[in-house]
Order: sequence, then C-alpha cells, then structure tokens
Amino acid sequence: MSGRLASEYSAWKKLQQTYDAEHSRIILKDLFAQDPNRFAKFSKEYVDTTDKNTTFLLDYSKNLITQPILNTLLSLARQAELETYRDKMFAGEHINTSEDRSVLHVALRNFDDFKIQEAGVDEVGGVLAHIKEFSEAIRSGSWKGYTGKTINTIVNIGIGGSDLGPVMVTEALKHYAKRDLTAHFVSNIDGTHLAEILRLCDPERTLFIIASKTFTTQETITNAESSRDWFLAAAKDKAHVAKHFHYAKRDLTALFVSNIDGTHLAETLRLCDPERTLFIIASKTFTTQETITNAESARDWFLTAAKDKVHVAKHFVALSTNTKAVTAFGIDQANMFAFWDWVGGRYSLWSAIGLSIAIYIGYDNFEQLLKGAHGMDKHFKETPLENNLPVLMAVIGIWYNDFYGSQTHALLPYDQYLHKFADYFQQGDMESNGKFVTKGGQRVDYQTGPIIWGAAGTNGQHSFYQLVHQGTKLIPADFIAPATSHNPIAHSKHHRILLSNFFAQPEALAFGKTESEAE
Ligand SMILES: O=P(O)(O)OC[C@H]1O[C@H](O)[C@H](O)[C@@H](O)[C@@H]1O
Repeated sequence: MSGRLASEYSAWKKLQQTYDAEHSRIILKDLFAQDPNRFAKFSKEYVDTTDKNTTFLLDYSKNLITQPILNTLLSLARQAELETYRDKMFAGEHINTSEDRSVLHVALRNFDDFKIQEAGVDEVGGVLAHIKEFSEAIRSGSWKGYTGKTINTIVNIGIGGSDLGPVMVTEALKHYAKRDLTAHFVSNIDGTHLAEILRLCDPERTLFIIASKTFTTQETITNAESSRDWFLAAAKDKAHVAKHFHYAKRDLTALFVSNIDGTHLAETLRLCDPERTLFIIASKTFTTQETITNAESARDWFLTAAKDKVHVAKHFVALSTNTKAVTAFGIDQANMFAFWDWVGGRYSLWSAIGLSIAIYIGYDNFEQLLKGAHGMDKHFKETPLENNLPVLMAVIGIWYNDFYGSQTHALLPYDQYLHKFADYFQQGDMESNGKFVTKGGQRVDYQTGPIIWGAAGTNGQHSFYQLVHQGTKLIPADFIAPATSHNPIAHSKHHRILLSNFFAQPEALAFGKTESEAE
C-alpha cells in the first residue's frame, strides 16, 4: 500500500516458495485426516457487538491453506501496512490519493460511534432524517401525486452503484417490503422462495404452472407438491386443482431502470400510472449519460399526462452530490437527497442512494441495515488480523488468485433472497481491484483481483456446475473432497457441491449456507 509492488514483500516471496514446494501435497482430505480440529481452527463465529443475537459462522476450513500459509498471508497484510491504512481510512485521511479524497462509506452508518473529521460527515444525520420523513410520507400515503392519489410505484433510475446496491438489497430484504407482486417464478428448492411467493397468493385466485420438460426435476416437483398442499389446505377438494387465475393487487412496487437501451424504460413505464408513480433519479454526479437520458425520457412521458411542469416536483426526486445539475433538471432542491464525494459509487447503497430501499422496506428496517453494517465496520476496525473476518477472506482470496492462479471467483448463495448478490458484488470487488498500478504509479506484475461471477447456487447446479465439476480442470479435482469421517459434510452430492463452492469463493460463506445448516 505504501506504493511498493506487493511481490517485493518478503512474505510474498515466501508464499511463492511455499506454493512451488508444497501445493501438489496440499490435498484437502489429507489436511482433515491429519488434524481432527481443522474445522475448529479454521472457522470463526461473528457476534455483532451491538446486537448479540446477530451471529454467523465463517467456515474457511475447506480452503487449501495450512496454519503456516495463513500466517504468511497475514504477514503480507502487515507488510503492506493494511492496519495503518485501515486506521487512516476510519480517521478520514485522504487515502484516495489520485482524487485527493477520503473514503468514508463507514461514516454513513456510524451513529456517532467513530470520531471522524471530514466535511460533510456531520450532515449524515440530517440526510437520514430527510430519508425517514420522505419514505414515511410515501408509505403512509400522506404524500399525494398531482391528482391527489397515493404513490403505488417507485421507479429508481440509476446505473452502477446507483442501481446494483438498491436492487440487491430490495431483493434481499423483500420479506420486509410493503408490496404485492404480479407474476411470480419459483425455482429454488430453498423453501423460502416458494413461501415468500405464497404469501402473495390468494388460493382462490392463483394459477400454478408447473414447467418441467421431464416432470422429474427434484426442485420443481418438490415445489409443485408443496404448492398443491398449500392450495388444498384452503380448497379441500382435489377436484379444485384445476383452474385458477391471479390478478395484480399491487400495493407498492419498486422498479429499477439502468440500461440506456430504450426498451428498459419503455417496458417499465408500461407498469406505471403517471398519477401514482415516483421517479427517483439516482446519480452521484448527475452527469452519467445513461441515467440522465432515461430521466429526461421519464420526465417527457410524465408530462405527456401531467401537462404542467409544476407537477414534476411531486413525482421526481434526486439522489446526488450535484445540486446545480439537479435543479437545472427541474427537481425541487427540497426533494434532493444529498451525499458526498467521499462515498464511492459501489458503496452508495448506504447513502441517500438507498432511498428506494427505505421506501420499500420502511425506514426502521433501513436503519437496522445500517446498524448491521456498522457492527461489521467495528469488527474490521478493532479485531486483530488473525480473527478479522474480512481480512481472512481477503488474504485467502490473494492465495488463490496470485499463487494458484485462479482467475475467477464464483459467489453462489443458496438463499433465494440473495439471488442478486453476485451482480452487486461484481462492482464492489472488480471496480475496487480493477487497477494496474501501485499507489506509487508502478505497473504491477501480478493479478490485482479475480473475475467475480455467480448466481443462486441451486439454479447454478442446473446450468453451469457441470463444467465446474466435470469440465477440464476449471477447479482442480482435489477441491472436491470425498466423504471422510473427518469431513462429515462431504457425504452427499449436494454437500460436495457446497464444499466446492467454499473452496473457490470464501466470501460466499458469509452469505450462503453454513456447515451446520447444510446438514
Ligand atoms: O451515480 P453516478 O454518478 O451516475 O455513477 C454511476 C456509476 O458510474 C461509473 O461507472 C462509476 O465507476 C461507478 O462507481 C458509478 O456507480
């Protein structure tokens, strides 16, 4: 971090020597056979310091590491001054030297805990109060559109960080949303997928379409049987398992437009009633071509119905750092939700860019989201590297990317709610690591990060896992651990698939099934 090449540190050289000398002997089943305590040694439970009920397990025992390798990886982090730069970041120093900016997304969810000196940090509370007031007005119906009707649809127009974060979180926290949906698709065997959809269905008005070429696919048939059970609990007589149609009974719908291809906006507007739609123009700079073009088209569409420009104020708000461009667009400054240049686009869901989340799931739930992230910030700031979950995941990632030469890293959450997680984290990781020079301007001679990809795990099993498991060495065969008494979770096909996920992408652990859940 000091500007040197990472490959110049002694720890890097030692890792290279270790890899060259030992990697052919690092076989997972042997590591478990040699050490019955491997799981205990290489797993950590996270307990949120502010909410002891918030816990999760990080199991990194199924990675191709030994204690000496992990120690050397942590030495590398120390030689690169990770702790010093972390502390500088939390102190508000301008560690983004190319733009002379601080990097302070942690200040968006701080709740006055860390003392941070930087212009704008003391304004965060005011913006949150604005988000609370506005989101509650939309949700309660006290905010009325230009004909006096309540808002039932919000359309977020934004791209990159101004789209991916809110899309991911509104999907992940859908359970808490004020909404009803129109057409539903169930694929994941994780019961929450079907359960969430059945919550929206009236058995008297629902049609189930069982789509399966073979009619034997386990996930589909299980879901079909559960749906039939649910239906019969209400309908009683099997004779009724015949004709059922459902109709939209929409409450509050959140839609997202990002692509400049006009069909994205056009298809979205088909679902909107101009009298009851709120457009949220989400752009940090308010100059991004795709977003501004879509915002102008949305305004034209709205004015075709509303006629008078004065009504724009009731139906358009902006999330931006650029007051001048927002007011020039015609949005009332009172309806602008500010943030600051120290928020990177990929971290902006925690800022005013999260307005769509707050409206969709309610401000109190949005605040819980911020507090959960703050708990992890505290852990990252205060925990020694040996026990520091994000640091452990990061250094294991370097081991695979730079020494094993793994070029891609799949994120495969088995929870349907997280089906947008890989899309979101592609930007988080790849935009962060997408550099080719050091802080000192020197060209690097190693990989700075993997290609991030992924999907809901169960769905991936029926599309791309075949190549992962049986293709030409995308993942070395050693990664697929056979069942052993020391490795009890590897006793079924399903568990072997879970294991191989763990080998390739440690971050998935925090979000996917834990070992005990898998059992
Ligand atoms: O929010 P905006 O200013 O419209 O920017 C949208 C996106 O633009 C660029 O691609 C940046 O690299 C991203 O970090 C950003 O999220």
